[in-house]
Amino acid sequence: MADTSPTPTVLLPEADIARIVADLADRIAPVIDDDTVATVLLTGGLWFAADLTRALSRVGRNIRFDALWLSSYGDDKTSRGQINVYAPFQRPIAGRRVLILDDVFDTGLSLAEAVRIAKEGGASEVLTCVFARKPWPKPRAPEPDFVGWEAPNRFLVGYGLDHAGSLRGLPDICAMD
Ligand SMILES: O=P(O)(O)OC[C@H]1O[C@H](OP(=O)(O)OP(=O)(O)O)[C@H](O)[C@@H]1O
Ligand SMILES: Nc1nc2[nH]cnc2c(=O)[nH]1
Repeated sequence: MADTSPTPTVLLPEADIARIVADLADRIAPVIDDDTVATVLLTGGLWFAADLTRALSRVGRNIRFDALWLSSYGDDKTSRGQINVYAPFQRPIAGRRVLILDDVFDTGLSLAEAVRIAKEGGASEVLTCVFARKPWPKPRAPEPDFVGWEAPNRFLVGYGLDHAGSLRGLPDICAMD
């Protein structure tokens, strides 16, 4: 079948991504400890979470790790407005600080649902960090505590961000619209 998809245009090369991740680790390390539970939002947050946890280790923070599997876009380019929860935390988080990690913040619904689940699980504090934040006409609640990159209002692929399940492994962040 012929591929009629547009060609990805590089917006943020991998070297810039690496610098941004290292800067995030420097900012986050002082406000967490090694008992903090880094929590990746699967699937897209996987690449960023792998990089950030290793960047934190380089600055002396070796934190716990867990995952929440959420999805609201499926193969679409716009949010369905409802979050499906495919997998919960693996370990109890009661009384622990949780640091939620995701690739992109757009409508804010996915992060809000993750925060709700972490609080419901009894987390003592919930911090949030996204690699990229999309512009939005009005404030979304809650805004992330840490943001790596202010992205343009375009459909992003690469570094975990998919186009109907493909292109997550692109090392750069690209626009595909
Ligand atoms: O702020 P929002 O509008 O909620 O969008 C952000 C979410 O969208 C993507 O997830 P998606 O639902 O596409 O699942 P995926 O992680 O499997 O790509 C992305 O990984 C974020 O989790
Ligand atoms: N792949 C992808 N997923 C998203 N989820 C929310 N915004 C985006 C985006 O720009 N690209």
